Amino acid sequence: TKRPHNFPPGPRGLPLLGYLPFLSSWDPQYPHKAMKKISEVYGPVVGMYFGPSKPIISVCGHEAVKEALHNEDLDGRPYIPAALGRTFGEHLGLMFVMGQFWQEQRRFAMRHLRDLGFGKTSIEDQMTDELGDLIKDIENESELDPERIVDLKGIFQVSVINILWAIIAGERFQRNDPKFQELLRANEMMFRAGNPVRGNIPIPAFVLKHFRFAREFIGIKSELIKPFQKFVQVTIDDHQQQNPCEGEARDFIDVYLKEMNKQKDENPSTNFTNKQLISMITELFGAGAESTSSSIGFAIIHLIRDQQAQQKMQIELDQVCGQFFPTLNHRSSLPYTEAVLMEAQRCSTIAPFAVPHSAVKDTHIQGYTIPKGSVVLLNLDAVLQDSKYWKDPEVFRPERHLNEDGTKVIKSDHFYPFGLGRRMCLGDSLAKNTYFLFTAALIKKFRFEPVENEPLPSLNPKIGFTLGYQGFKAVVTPRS
Ligand code: HEM
Repeated sequence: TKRPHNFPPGPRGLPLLGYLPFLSSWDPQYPHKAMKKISEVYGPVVGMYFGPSKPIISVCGHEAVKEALHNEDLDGRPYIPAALGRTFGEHLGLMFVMGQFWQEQRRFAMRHLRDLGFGKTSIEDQMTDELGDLIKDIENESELDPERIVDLKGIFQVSVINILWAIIAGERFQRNDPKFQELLRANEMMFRAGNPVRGNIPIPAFVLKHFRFAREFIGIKSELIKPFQKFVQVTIDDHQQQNPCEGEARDFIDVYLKEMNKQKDENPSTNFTNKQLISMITELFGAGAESTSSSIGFAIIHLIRDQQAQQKMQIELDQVCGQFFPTLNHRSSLPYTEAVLMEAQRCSTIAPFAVPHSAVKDTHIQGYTIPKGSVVLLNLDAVLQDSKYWKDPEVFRPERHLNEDGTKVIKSDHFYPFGLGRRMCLGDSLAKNTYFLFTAALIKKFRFEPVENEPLPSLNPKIGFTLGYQGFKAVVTPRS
């Protein structure tokens, strides 16, 4: 492929296939690590091709990533067939849409999700209830085993999703409801099958239609979304029957149905449709269930591996909260706890490439030309592990986020696990509150220790569209 003038430097690959077949030679398992190693050779902005005409730009250093996240010409999203497969084959939802449609739907969702509880203390009671149930479950499991060994695989998801579901649909799931367990499993399988790098390979639609291996290679698992969509439709129908347009909206579905009804009369080309509502909800469910529970899981793993940090956190929690569970009001008086949470997010990035961006017109990063239509992979993992800003980046050291006497958290401008700019995570406030309340309460309530004669819980993430933790067991003892 002939590279455009001033295209970023990068490896060349084969005439028709581009560089993709060689990526795994840099790191066989993790594409974000492969891209980082390529950057060490070519610089922070690397240009490659996947296929004959698909420019892929990989951006690694903090300066370059920050510049790109604030460049509105890079606020597009690439065409990813696996993502489209989850939204009826149409450009719907929030994550993979762009332009005016995205702005309108994102603004609406943000405003109302905030009013309904995102980032608000009004949802704290709900969080505490869910947490109470989770703690009971862990206590029961711990009591049942003579050695107090508890399997912590996937255990946080139900509680996390119930908080989000209260805001979206005004309901909660029973922890052991088999239908719900099935939805969670399907959701996890979709996330694990997804791939933010391979997902961009331009495979023609007819090949995808006829060849299952091609679909699987780029992470399409459309069959898993169907039961989800059906379940959401039934929930919407239930809401419709209760006449949501009269009286006060109870939840996001009510708010959206009200808007749909209003626009139906006023605006014949409205974007507020039933399919869009289903797409948004399935996306929020997916984003919410996986990422927040993975963050809690990784934090617990780090604290099992670093018993000293766990004890320090427990001492702080005991001193500040006494015999009570931590609340959002305690947060600013818990600098060490906050530092632990930040450090776990820094060491174990959930969204190592953010969500892939694309160039909506010809533009620049660090002076290089980025042609319109390029896929832009912004390596948040490389920012959070950038040795220019983080000394010994691979070491888990909460103190690095604290001032010298440990009394204040240092807010650094190179810590942004939720991204930056207009495409920044839409659920960050809900995620931060849930992550804090759950992790802090679990550590206050229990001591988590490694299982004797077994390897320590792994920090190697499970690959997928986002990164998840490997299932693990721990000795969990209630603290008096
Ligand atoms: C610890 C948990 C989470 C992390 C680390 C995280 C991180 C991210 C990141 C890095 C992005 C991409 C930003 C970009 O493309 O530049 C993103 C996007 C997004 N996140 Fe999150 N997220 C988390 C939790 C959540 C939750 C709880 C929700 C919703 C309930 C959510 C909904 C979304 C949505 C809808 C987008 C797409 C926004 C857009 O394209 O405009 N996330 N998230």
